[in-house]
Amino acid sequence: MNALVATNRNFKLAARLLGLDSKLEKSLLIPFREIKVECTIPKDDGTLASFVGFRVQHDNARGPMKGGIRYHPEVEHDEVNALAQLMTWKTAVANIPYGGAKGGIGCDPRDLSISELERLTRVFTQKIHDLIGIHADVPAPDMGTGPQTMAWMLDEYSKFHGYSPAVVTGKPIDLGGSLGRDAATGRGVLFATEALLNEHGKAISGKKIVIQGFGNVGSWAARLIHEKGGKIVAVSDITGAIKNSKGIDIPRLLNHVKENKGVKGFEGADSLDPESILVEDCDILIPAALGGIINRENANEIKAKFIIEAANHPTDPEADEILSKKGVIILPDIYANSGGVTVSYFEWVQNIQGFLWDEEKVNNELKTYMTKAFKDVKKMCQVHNCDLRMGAFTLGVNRVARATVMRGWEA
Ligand SMILES: NC(=O)C1=CN([C@@H]2O[C@H](COP(=O)(O)OP(=O)(O)OC[C@H]3O[C@@H](n4cnc5c(N)ncnc54)[C@H](O)[C@@H]3O)[C@@H](O)[C@H]2O)C=CC1
Ligand SMILES: O=C(O)CCC(=O)C(=O)O
Repeated sequence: MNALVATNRNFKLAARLLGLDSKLEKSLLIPFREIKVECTIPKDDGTLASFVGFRVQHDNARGPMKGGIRYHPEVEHDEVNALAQLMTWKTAVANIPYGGAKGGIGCDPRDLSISELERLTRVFTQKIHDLIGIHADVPAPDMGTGPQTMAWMLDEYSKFHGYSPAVVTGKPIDLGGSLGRDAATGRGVLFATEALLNEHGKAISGKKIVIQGFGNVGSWAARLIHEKGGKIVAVSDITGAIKNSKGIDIPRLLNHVKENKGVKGFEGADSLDPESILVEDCDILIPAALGGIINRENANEIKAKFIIEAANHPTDPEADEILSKKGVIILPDIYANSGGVTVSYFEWVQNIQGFLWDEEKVNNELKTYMTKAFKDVKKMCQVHNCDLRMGAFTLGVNRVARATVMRGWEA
Protein backbone atom coordinates (compact mmCIF):
# COMPACT_ATOMS: atom_id res chain seq x y z
CA MET A 1 0.00 0.00 0.00
CA ASN A 2 1.25 3.50 -0.87
CA ALA A 3 2.83 5.13 2.22
CA LEU A 4 0.61 8.21 2.05
CA VAL A 5 -2.59 6.20 1.66
CA ALA A 6 -1.56 4.11 4.68
CA THR A 7 -0.66 7.14 6.82
CA ASN A 8 -3.84 9.00 5.86
CA ARG A 9 -5.86 5.92 6.76
CA ASN A 10 -4.35 5.79 10.25
CA PHE A 11 -4.89 9.53 10.69
CA LYS A 12 -8.55 9.25 9.65
CA LEU A 13 -9.16 6.35 12.04
CA ALA A 14 -7.70 8.45 14.85
CA ALA A 15 -9.78 11.48 13.81
CA ARG A 16 -12.96 9.32 14.03
CA LEU A 17 -12.00 8.02 17.48
CA LEU A 18 -11.44 11.61 18.62
CA GLY A 19 -14.67 12.80 16.99
CA LEU A 20 -12.82 15.58 15.17
CA ASP A 21 -14.82 18.06 13.16
CA SER A 22 -14.50 17.09 9.45
CA LYS A 23 -13.27 20.57 8.44
CA LEU A 24 -10.55 20.49 11.09
CA GLU A 25 -9.67 16.98 9.94
CA LYS A 26 -9.22 18.24 6.38
CA SER A 27 -7.10 21.17 7.49
CA LEU A 28 -4.80 18.89 9.52
CA LEU A 29 -4.29 16.55 6.60
CA ILE A 30 -3.25 19.08 3.96
CA PRO A 31 0.48 19.88 4.18
CA PHE A 32 1.47 23.44 5.11
CA ARG A 33 3.90 23.59 2.17
CA GLU A 34 5.40 21.17 -0.35
CA ILE A 35 8.72 22.01 -1.98
CA LYS A 36 10.13 20.15 -5.01
CA VAL A 37 13.43 21.26 -6.47
CA GLU A 38 15.76 20.29 -9.27
CA CYS A 39 19.33 19.64 -8.13
CA THR A 40 21.95 19.39 -10.87
CA ILE A 41 25.61 18.85 -10.05
CA PRO A 42 28.78 18.27 -12.02
CA LYS A 43 30.02 14.74 -11.29
CA ASP A 44 33.72 14.11 -10.63
CA ASP A 45 34.20 13.08 -14.28
CA GLY A 46 32.78 16.41 -15.51
CA THR A 47 29.39 15.06 -16.69
CA LEU A 48 26.17 16.47 -15.25
CA ALA A 49 23.74 14.59 -13.03
CA SER A 50 20.24 15.82 -12.11
CA PHE A 51 18.24 14.79 -9.06
CA VAL A 52 14.88 15.74 -7.56
CA GLY A 53 14.84 17.06 -4.00
CA PHE A 54 11.81 17.41 -1.73
CA ARG A 55 10.97 19.15 1.51
CA VAL A 56 7.43 18.73 2.75
CA GLN A 57 6.48 20.94 5.69
CA HIS A 58 3.39 19.29 7.06
CA ASP A 59 2.28 21.29 10.09
CA ASN A 60 3.58 24.04 12.40
CA ALA A 61 0.73 24.50 14.89
CA ARG A 62 2.90 23.42 17.85
CA GLY A 63 6.21 24.96 16.75
CA PRO A 64 8.92 24.94 14.07
CA MET A 65 8.63 22.05 11.65
CA LYS A 66 11.11 19.26 12.25
CA GLY A 67 12.26 16.14 10.46
CA GLY A 68 15.03 14.33 8.66
CA ILE A 69 16.50 14.44 5.17
CA ARG A 70 16.66 11.09 3.37
CA TYR A 71 18.96 10.16 0.46
CA HIS A 72 17.56 7.02 -1.16
CA PRO A 73 16.57 5.93 -4.69
CA GLU A 74 12.93 5.47 -3.61
CA VAL A 75 12.45 9.02 -2.30
CA GLU A 76 9.33 10.39 -4.01
CA HIS A 77 6.44 12.76 -3.41
CA ASP A 78 3.96 10.53 -1.57
CA GLU A 79 6.55 8.86 0.64
CA VAL A 80 8.01 12.23 1.76
CA ASN A 81 4.49 13.53 2.40
CA ALA A 82 3.69 10.50 4.55
CA LEU A 83 6.95 10.83 6.48
CA ALA A 84 6.35 14.56 7.04
CA GLN A 85 2.87 13.87 8.40
CA LEU A 86 4.24 11.16 10.69
CA MET A 87 6.73 13.72 12.06
CA THR A 88 3.83 16.01 13.03
CA TRP A 89 2.19 13.28 15.12
CA LYS A 90 5.56 12.04 16.43
CA THR A 91 6.70 15.39 17.84
CA ALA A 92 3.27 15.74 19.45
CA VAL A 93 3.46 12.23 20.98
CA ALA A 94 6.92 13.07 22.36
CA ASN A 95 5.44 16.38 23.55
CA ILE A 96 8.26 18.51 22.19
CA PRO A 97 7.41 21.97 20.81
CA TYR A 98 7.64 21.21 17.12
CA GLY A 99 5.56 20.49 14.07
CA GLY A 100 6.51 18.02 11.35
CA ALA A 101 8.47 18.01 8.09
CA LYS A 102 10.56 15.63 6.02
CA GLY A 103 12.81 15.93 3.02
CA GLY A 104 14.94 13.92 0.73
CA ILE A 105 16.66 13.51 -2.59
CA GLY A 106 15.97 10.64 -4.99
CA CYS A 107 19.52 9.33 -5.31
CA ASP A 108 21.63 6.36 -4.29
CA PRO A 109 24.31 7.82 -2.00
CA ARG A 110 26.42 4.68 -2.51
CA ASP A 111 26.84 5.66 -6.18
CA LEU A 112 28.14 9.15 -5.35
CA SER A 113 31.62 10.17 -4.17
CA ILE A 114 32.05 12.29 -1.04
CA SER A 115 32.60 15.42 -3.12
CA GLU A 116 29.53 14.68 -5.27
CA LEU A 117 27.44 14.22 -2.09
CA GLU A 118 28.77 17.52 -0.79
CA ARG A 119 27.86 19.34 -4.02
CA LEU A 120 24.40 17.75 -4.05
CA THR A 121 23.74 18.72 -0.42
CA ARG A 122 24.91 22.29 -1.04
CA VAL A 123 22.74 22.69 -4.19
CA PHE A 124 19.71 21.30 -2.33
CA THR A 125 20.34 23.70 0.59
CA GLN A 126 20.66 26.65 -1.83
CA LYS A 127 17.22 25.78 -3.23
CA ILE A 128 15.46 25.57 0.15
CA HIS A 129 17.44 27.93 2.42
CA ASP A 130 14.76 30.64 2.42
CA LEU A 131 12.13 28.18 3.63
CA ILE A 132 14.01 26.55 6.51
CA GLY A 133 15.28 28.28 9.66
CA ILE A 134 15.74 27.99 13.42
CA HIS A 135 12.11 28.93 14.12
CA ALA A 136 10.64 27.72 10.82
CA ASP A 137 11.91 24.28 9.82
CA VAL A 138 14.88 22.40 11.25
CA PRO A 139 16.24 19.43 9.21
CA ALA A 140 18.16 16.44 10.63
CA PRO A 141 19.64 13.17 9.34
CA ASP A 142 17.56 10.20 8.16
CA MET A 143 18.37 7.22 5.92
CA GLY A 144 21.45 7.77 3.78
CA THR A 145 22.45 11.00 5.51
CA GLY A 146 24.37 11.73 8.71
CA PRO A 147 26.34 14.34 10.69
CA GLN A 148 28.54 15.24 7.67
CA THR A 149 25.43 15.99 5.58
CA MET A 150 24.19 18.29 8.35
CA ALA A 151 27.60 20.03 8.53
CA TRP A 152 27.37 20.86 4.78
CA MET A 153 23.76 22.05 5.15
CA LEU A 154 24.73 24.26 8.09
CA ASP A 155 27.68 25.72 6.21
CA GLU A 156 25.66 26.43 3.05
CA TYR A 157 22.73 27.90 4.99
CA SER A 158 25.14 30.11 6.98
CA LYS A 159 26.46 31.69 3.74
CA PHE A 160 22.99 33.21 3.27
CA HIS A 161 21.88 33.84 6.85
CA GLY A 162 25.02 33.99 9.03
CA TYR A 163 26.30 31.19 11.25
CA SER A 164 23.23 29.42 12.68
CA PRO A 165 24.03 26.04 14.27
CA ALA A 166 20.43 25.50 15.44
CA VAL A 167 19.17 25.39 11.83
CA VAL A 168 19.95 21.66 11.65
CA THR A 169 20.35 18.96 14.29
CA GLY A 170 22.29 15.71 14.23
CA LYS A 171 25.43 17.79 13.52
CA PRO A 172 28.97 16.67 14.33
CA ILE A 173 29.80 17.39 18.00
CA ASP A 174 32.51 19.88 16.90
CA LEU A 175 29.82 22.03 15.24
CA GLY A 176 27.40 22.09 18.16
CA GLY A 177 25.91 18.62 17.80
CA SER A 178 24.55 17.08 20.99
CA LEU A 179 26.31 14.33 22.83
CA GLY A 180 24.05 11.28 22.57
CA ARG A 181 22.26 12.29 19.33
CA ASP A 182 24.03 9.67 17.26
CA ALA A 183 22.77 6.89 19.55
CA ALA A 184 19.47 8.56 20.42
CA THR A 185 17.03 6.78 18.12
CA GLY A 186 18.48 3.37 19.01
CA ARG A 187 18.55 4.28 22.72
CA GLY A 188 14.94 5.43 22.48
CA VAL A 189 14.07 2.08 20.86
CA LEU A 190 15.65 0.36 23.87
CA PHE A 191 13.70 2.53 26.36
CA ALA A 192 10.47 1.97 24.41
CA THR A 193 11.03 -1.81 24.29
CA GLU A 194 11.74 -1.89 28.02
CA ALA A 195 8.60 0.11 28.78
CA LEU A 196 6.46 -2.28 26.73
CA LEU A 197 8.03 -5.48 28.10
CA ASN A 198 7.81 -4.16 31.64
CA GLU A 199 4.09 -3.71 31.19
CA HIS A 200 3.86 -7.39 30.21
CA GLY A 201 5.95 -8.47 33.21
CA LYS A 202 8.92 -9.31 30.97
CA ALA A 203 12.55 -8.12 30.63
CA ILE A 204 14.82 -7.76 27.62
CA SER A 205 17.47 -10.13 28.96
CA GLY A 206 17.41 -13.48 27.13
CA LYS A 207 14.78 -12.41 24.58
CA LYS A 208 15.42 -13.48 20.98
CA ILE A 209 15.55 -10.42 18.76
CA VAL A 210 15.69 -9.92 14.97
CA ILE A 211 16.72 -6.57 13.48
CA GLN A 212 16.25 -5.51 9.84
CA GLY A 213 18.64 -2.65 9.02
CA PHE A 214 22.04 -2.09 10.60
CA GLY A 215 22.65 1.61 9.96
CA ASN A 216 22.44 4.35 12.57
CA VAL A 217 19.21 3.15 14.20
CA GLY A 218 19.55 -0.62 13.83
CA SER A 219 23.19 -0.81 14.93
CA TRP A 220 22.69 1.40 17.99
CA ALA A 221 19.57 -0.51 18.98
CA ALA A 222 21.50 -3.79 18.57
CA ARG A 223 24.46 -2.56 20.63
CA LEU A 224 22.33 -1.25 23.51
CA ILE A 225 19.97 -4.25 23.55
CA HIS A 226 22.97 -6.62 23.48
CA GLU A 227 24.44 -4.74 26.49
CA LYS A 228 21.15 -5.39 28.33
CA GLY A 229 21.38 -9.15 27.69
CA GLY A 230 19.03 -9.32 24.69
CA LYS A 231 19.99 -12.09 22.23
CA ILE A 232 20.18 -10.73 18.68
CA VAL A 233 19.64 -13.85 16.57
CA ALA A 234 19.44 -12.32 13.07
CA VAL A 235 20.38 -9.04 11.41
CA SER A 236 20.18 -7.77 7.84
CA ASP A 237 21.21 -4.76 5.81
CA ILE A 238 21.45 -3.88 2.12
CA THR A 239 24.43 -6.27 1.71
CA GLY A 240 22.66 -9.38 3.06
CA ALA A 241 21.36 -11.14 6.17
CA ILE A 242 23.00 -13.24 8.89
CA LYS A 243 21.74 -15.54 11.61
CA ASN A 244 23.05 -17.22 14.76
CA SER A 245 20.47 -18.84 17.03
CA LYS A 246 22.92 -18.68 19.97
CA GLY A 247 23.08 -14.89 19.65
CA ILE A 248 25.31 -12.71 17.44
CA ASP A 249 28.39 -11.13 19.03
CA ILE A 250 27.34 -7.53 18.34
CA PRO A 251 30.64 -5.76 19.21
CA ARG A 252 32.44 -8.10 16.76
CA LEU A 253 29.74 -7.49 14.13
CA LEU A 254 30.13 -3.72 14.55
CA ASN A 255 33.87 -4.05 13.79
CA HIS A 256 33.10 -6.24 10.78
CA VAL A 257 30.61 -3.67 9.44
CA LYS A 258 33.12 -0.85 9.91
CA GLU A 259 35.72 -2.73 7.86
CA ASN A 260 33.41 -4.30 5.25
CA LYS A 261 30.60 -1.73 4.92
CA GLY A 262 27.93 -4.33 5.65
CA VAL A 263 26.95 -7.43 7.62
CA LYS A 264 27.61 -9.80 4.69
CA GLY A 265 30.45 -12.24 5.28
CA PHE A 266 30.47 -11.97 9.09
CA GLU A 267 32.18 -15.10 10.35
CA GLY A 268 30.29 -15.43 13.62
CA ALA A 269 26.98 -16.25 11.91
CA ASP A 270 25.44 -18.12 8.99
CA SER A 271 24.10 -16.28 5.98
CA LEU A 272 20.35 -16.06 5.59
CA ASP A 273 17.96 -15.16 2.77
CA PRO A 274 17.28 -11.42 3.38
CA GLU A 275 13.67 -11.96 2.26
CA SER A 276 13.04 -14.31 5.19
CA ILE A 277 14.48 -12.20 8.02
CA LEU A 278 11.11 -10.74 9.01
CA VAL A 279 9.61 -14.20 9.51
CA GLU A 280 12.54 -15.65 11.48
CA ASP A 281 11.72 -17.24 14.83
CA CYS A 282 12.11 -14.60 17.58
CA ASP A 283 10.35 -12.85 20.48
CA ILE A 284 10.89 -9.32 19.22
CA LEU A 285 11.15 -8.07 15.63
CA ILE A 286 12.72 -4.64 15.09
CA PRO A 287 12.38 -3.28 11.55
CA ALA A 288 15.01 -0.50 11.28
CA ALA A 289 15.27 0.13 7.54
CA LEU A 290 12.56 0.71 4.95
CA GLY A 291 8.84 1.45 5.03
CA GLY A 292 6.00 -0.87 4.02
CA ILE A 293 7.98 -4.09 4.48
CA ILE A 294 5.43 -5.75 6.78
CA ASN A 295 2.37 -6.23 4.60
CA ARG A 296 -0.33 -8.74 3.76
CA GLU A 297 2.22 -10.89 1.89
CA ASN A 298 4.21 -11.75 5.02
CA ALA A 299 2.15 -10.69 8.08
CA ASN A 300 0.70 -14.17 8.60
CA GLU A 301 4.17 -15.72 8.67
CA ILE A 302 5.59 -13.41 11.33
CA LYS A 303 6.62 -15.34 14.48
CA ALA A 304 7.51 -12.42 16.77
CA LYS A 305 5.19 -11.61 19.67
CA PHE A 306 6.28 -7.97 19.73
CA ILE A 307 7.19 -5.64 16.85
CA ILE A 308 9.08 -2.46 17.73
CA GLU A 309 8.88 -0.02 14.81
CA ALA A 310 12.31 1.60 14.72
CA ALA A 311 11.81 2.41 11.01
CA ASN A 312 9.12 4.80 9.83
CA HIS A 313 5.86 3.16 8.66
CA PRO A 314 7.29 -0.38 8.34
CA THR A 315 3.81 -1.94 8.79
CA ASP A 316 0.96 -1.22 6.44
CA PRO A 317 -2.66 -1.14 7.71
CA GLU A 318 -3.58 -4.50 6.15
CA ALA A 319 -0.72 -6.15 8.05
CA ASP A 320 -1.80 -4.31 11.21
CA GLU A 321 -5.18 -6.06 11.02
CA ILE A 322 -3.68 -9.50 10.37
CA LEU A 323 -1.13 -9.13 13.18
CA SER A 324 -3.69 -7.83 15.62
CA LYS A 325 -5.82 -10.96 15.02
CA LYS A 326 -2.72 -13.07 15.71
CA GLY A 327 -2.22 -11.21 19.02
CA VAL A 328 1.07 -9.59 17.95
CA ILE A 329 1.72 -6.35 19.84
CA ILE A 330 3.11 -3.49 17.74
CA LEU A 331 4.84 -0.49 19.26
CA PRO A 332 4.25 2.15 16.57
CA ASP A 333 6.94 4.24 14.87
CA ILE A 334 5.61 7.62 16.03
CA TYR A 335 6.40 6.55 19.58
CA ALA A 336 9.09 3.83 19.23
CA ASN A 337 11.56 5.87 17.13
CA SER A 338 10.85 9.27 18.71
CA GLY A 339 14.15 9.18 20.65
CA GLY A 340 15.98 10.69 17.66
CA VAL A 341 13.83 13.77 17.29
CA THR A 342 13.65 14.16 21.07
CA VAL A 343 17.44 14.45 21.34
CA SER A 344 17.37 16.69 18.24
CA TYR A 345 15.15 18.94 20.33
CA PHE A 346 17.74 18.84 23.15
CA GLU A 347 20.43 19.76 20.58
CA TRP A 348 18.39 22.73 19.33
CA VAL A 349 17.77 23.90 22.92
CA GLN A 350 21.51 23.65 23.70
CA ASN A 351 22.40 25.62 20.54
CA ILE A 352 19.88 28.36 21.32
CA GLN A 353 21.01 28.57 24.96
CA GLY A 354 24.69 28.29 24.04
CA PHE A 355 25.06 25.80 26.88
CA LEU A 356 26.13 22.20 26.33
CA TRP A 357 24.74 19.27 28.33
CA ASP A 358 26.79 16.25 29.32
CA GLU A 359 25.81 12.87 27.85
CA GLU A 360 24.34 11.59 31.10
CA LYS A 361 21.88 14.49 31.20
CA VAL A 362 20.90 13.89 27.55
CA ASN A 363 20.28 10.17 28.17
CA ASN A 364 18.41 10.74 31.45
CA GLU A 365 16.16 13.40 29.86
CA LEU A 366 15.53 11.06 26.92
CA LYS A 367 14.43 8.31 29.29
CA THR A 368 12.09 10.74 31.08
CA TYR A 369 10.47 11.79 27.78
CA MET A 370 10.15 8.22 26.47
CA THR A 371 8.65 6.95 29.74
CA LYS A 372 6.16 9.82 29.93
CA ALA A 373 5.13 9.38 26.28
CA PHE A 374 4.53 5.64 26.84
CA LYS A 375 2.20 6.43 29.77
CA ASP A 376 0.39 9.05 27.67
CA VAL A 377 -0.07 6.59 24.79
CA LYS A 378 -1.39 3.91 27.18
CA LYS A 379 -3.87 6.38 28.64
CA MET A 380 -5.26 7.07 25.15
CA CYS A 381 -5.52 3.29 24.55
CA GLN A 382 -7.72 3.06 27.64
CA VAL A 383 -9.83 6.11 26.80
CA HIS A 384 -10.49 4.99 23.22
CA ASN A 385 -10.29 1.22 23.78
CA CYS A 386 -7.74 0.91 20.99
CA ASP A 387 -4.35 -0.61 20.15
CA LEU A 388 -1.00 1.12 20.66
CA ARG A 389 -0.90 2.57 17.12
CA MET A 390 -4.28 4.27 17.58
CA GLY A 391 -3.26 5.23 21.14
CA ALA A 392 -0.24 7.06 19.71
CA PHE A 393 -2.16 8.54 16.77
CA THR A 394 -5.02 9.84 18.92
CA LEU A 395 -2.50 11.32 21.37
CA GLY A 396 -0.55 13.11 18.63
CA VAL A 397 -3.51 14.20 16.53
CA ASN A 398 -5.41 15.49 19.57
CA ARG A 399 -2.48 17.64 20.72
CA VAL A 400 -2.03 19.13 17.23
CA ALA A 401 -5.79 19.66 16.82
CA ARG A 402 -5.98 21.51 20.15
CA ALA A 403 -3.07 23.77 19.23
CA THR A 404 -4.61 24.45 15.81
CA VAL A 405 -8.00 25.40 17.25
CA MET A 406 -6.43 27.62 19.92
CA ARG A 407 -4.37 29.48 17.30
CA GLY A 408 -7.48 29.97 15.14
CA TRP A 409 -7.91 30.76 11.44
CA GLU A 410 -8.69 34.53 11.47
CA ALA A 411 -7.14 36.12 8.34
N1 LIG B 1 18.38 8.39 11.97
C1 LIG B 1 17.42 8.71 12.83
O1 LIG B 1 17.64 9.43 13.82
C2 LIG B 1 16.03 8.19 12.63
C3 LIG B 1 15.73 7.24 11.68
N2 LIG B 1 14.47 6.71 11.63
C4 LIG B 1 14.13 5.68 10.66
O2 LIG B 1 14.92 4.52 10.88
C5 LIG B 1 15.15 3.85 9.63
C6 LIG B 1 16.64 3.66 9.46
O3 LIG B 1 17.27 4.94 9.43
P1 LIG B 1 18.83 5.12 9.67
O4 LIG B 1 19.33 4.02 10.53
O5 LIG B 1 19.03 6.52 10.08
O6 LIG B 1 19.40 4.96 8.21
P2 LIG B 1 20.85 4.50 7.75
O7 LIG B 1 21.02 5.00 6.37
O8 LIG B 1 21.87 4.84 8.78
O9 LIG B 1 20.73 2.91 7.74
C7 LIG B 1 19.80 2.23 6.95
C8 LIG B 1 20.06 0.75 7.06
O10 LIG B 1 19.06 0.04 6.35
C9 LIG B 1 19.71 -0.90 5.51
N3 LIG B 1 18.88 -1.24 4.37
C10 LIG B 1 18.59 -0.49 3.29
N4 LIG B 1 17.81 -1.18 2.45
C11 LIG B 1 17.61 -2.40 3.03
C12 LIG B 1 16.90 -3.55 2.66
N5 LIG B 1 16.23 -3.61 1.51
N6 LIG B 1 16.91 -4.60 3.51
C13 LIG B 1 17.58 -4.56 4.67
N7 LIG B 1 18.26 -3.49 5.07
C14 LIG B 1 18.28 -2.43 4.26
C15 LIG B 1 21.01 -0.24 5.12
O11 LIG B 1 21.97 -1.15 4.62
C16 LIG B 1 21.40 0.34 6.47
O12 LIG B 1 21.99 -0.66 7.27
C17 LIG B 1 14.46 4.69 8.57
O13 LIG B 1 13.15 4.21 8.38
C18 LIG B 1 14.40 6.07 9.21
O14 LIG B 1 13.39 6.88 8.68
C19 LIG B 1 13.49 7.08 12.51
C20 LIG B 1 13.73 8.02 13.46
C21 LIG B 1 15.00 8.71 13.55
O1 LIG C 1 15.85 14.34 14.48
C1 LIG C 1 14.99 14.82 13.77
O2 LIG C 1 14.73 15.99 13.72
C2 LIG C 1 14.14 13.96 12.84
C3 LIG C 1 14.39 12.50 12.88
C4 LIG C 1 13.50 11.84 11.86
O3 LIG C 1 13.58 12.13 10.69
C5 LIG C 1 12.50 10.91 12.30
O4 LIG C 1 12.19 10.84 13.50
O5 LIG C 1 11.93 10.19 11.45
